[in-house]
Amino acid sequence: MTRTGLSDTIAAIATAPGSAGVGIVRVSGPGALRVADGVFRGQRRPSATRAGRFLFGQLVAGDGEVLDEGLCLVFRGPRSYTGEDVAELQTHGSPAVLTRVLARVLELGARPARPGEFTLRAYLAGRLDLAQAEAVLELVNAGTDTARRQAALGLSGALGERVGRVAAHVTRTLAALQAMLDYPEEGVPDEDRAAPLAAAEAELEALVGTARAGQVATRGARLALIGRPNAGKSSLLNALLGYERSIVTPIPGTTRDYLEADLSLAGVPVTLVDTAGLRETGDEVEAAGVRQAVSLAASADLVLVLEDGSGPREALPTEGPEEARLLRLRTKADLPPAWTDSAALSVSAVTGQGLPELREALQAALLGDVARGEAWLTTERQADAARRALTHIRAARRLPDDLASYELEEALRALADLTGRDVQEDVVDAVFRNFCVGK
Ligand SMILES: Nc1nc2c(c(=O)[nH]1)N(C=O)[C@@H](CNc1ccc(C(=O)N[C@@H](CCC(=O)O)C(=O)O)cc1)CN2
Ligand SMILES: Nc1nc2c(ncn2[C@@H]2O[C@H](COP(=O)(O)OP(=O)(O)OP(=O)(O)O)[C@@H](O)[C@H]2O)c(=O)[nH]1
Ligand SMILES: [Mg+2]
Repeated sequence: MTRTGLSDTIAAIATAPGSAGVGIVRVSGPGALRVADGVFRGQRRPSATRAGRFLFGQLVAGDGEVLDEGLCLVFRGPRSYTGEDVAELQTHGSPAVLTRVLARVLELGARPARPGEFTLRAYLAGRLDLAQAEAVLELVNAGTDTARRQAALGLSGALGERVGRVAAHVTRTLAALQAMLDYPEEGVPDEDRAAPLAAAEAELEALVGTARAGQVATRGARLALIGRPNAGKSSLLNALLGYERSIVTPIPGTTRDYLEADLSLAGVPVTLVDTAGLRETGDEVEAAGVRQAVSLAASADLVLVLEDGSGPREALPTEGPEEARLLRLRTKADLPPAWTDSAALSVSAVTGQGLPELREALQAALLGDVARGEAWLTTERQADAARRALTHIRAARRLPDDLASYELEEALRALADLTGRDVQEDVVDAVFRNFCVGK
């Protein structure tokens, strides 16, 4: 479906719904400037204007009614976002105006753009690779500065460069292996075979190690707070949020239904989930809440297990999550301690003691120690391709020279998939399905 209709001229409102200072109707394709001629009336016709200029004038309906005054920006392919002729009609940011301007543009022969179709055309014109197109989507959706930074790095091609460095090592090894097959008596010096492959593996391992941080930074993370009744889960949620979101009482079993609240933690969008205290109970409603808590913990990215530090330590009635997803907290650190455990972080929701350390521990657990200034893998598609490449490179390092070539060629193919050159149409479709109309 994506490859069809490329000769069409497409149009959409490119700005967000609602009132704003300015609004844009974007038109792209072979007929874009002719369509603009039909709706825009100024000193010059858009189709008679040099590329890169803007015109001031009026936007007019089919019956001659003036809809608004505005600008028309003229781009001529291939020097445009899509690589095609593009006209941007910039009006006052009124949904009423934009709807009428778009209607007129469609009347003049453009068809409504599908989600992501402008960026798809940029991809098909070779102006962006698939990883860059994914970065465009992430930039549009970035809710935090960390997400924005990673998306901007991706869009700049920094991820492609990182992948290119790995591919260069692999290509160099392949060339050396080929030379060895052609001139077996010469032998392959280590610096042409073992060394580049070791470098490729190390760089790829570092890249694969960014996948979790990349996913967390762009899609956010869910943090479940679990523990026995009265452990202080709701109090800690409120303390982290900075406002009273969840009901706190001295009565065990206060929270029954789970409750979610969003916050930004070190630039990561985080959803905190407060849950019912875990205990055996005859109360049907509470028991349902406990079951819910267990399943919320199972699906969370990270689980904070809270234990009251001021009373006797009791094991949880359920099995906790695996260690990698778990952070242990000793709560009520402002009270005299009844037990200690160096594996648990001491916090007090009342005095705020331990909260800065908790925020740091959360950041470390979510982002790891990946370098902030480098490009990360931000989608599961990218991470999958990188892991496949790594598997092939590791296999190549174990195999004799004559068999290693095959693995290295597979590794190169996986690296090409990562940046998205020559990928299957359904992969491309899957990427662009997530876009909004007008992007
Ligand atoms: N009004 C408006 N703002 C926007 C966009 C847009 O399309 N319209 N963008 C899009 O979403 C982003 C900017 N991205 C763009 C990327 C390339 C070209 C472009 O026309 N490139 C040509 C010409 C370069 C030049 O004149 O120097 C080229 O690269 O050949 C335009 C926008 C963000 N802001
Ligand atoms: N001194 C002190 N008391 C705390 C602290 N955190 C919670 N409490 C008290 O402990 C009691 C229970 O707190 P909650 O936050 O409701 O505990 P919970 O884990 O949400 O309990 P359930 O919803 O019943 O599972 C309340 O009386 C709180 O005021 C703390 O850090 N210090
Ligand atoms: Mg509670």
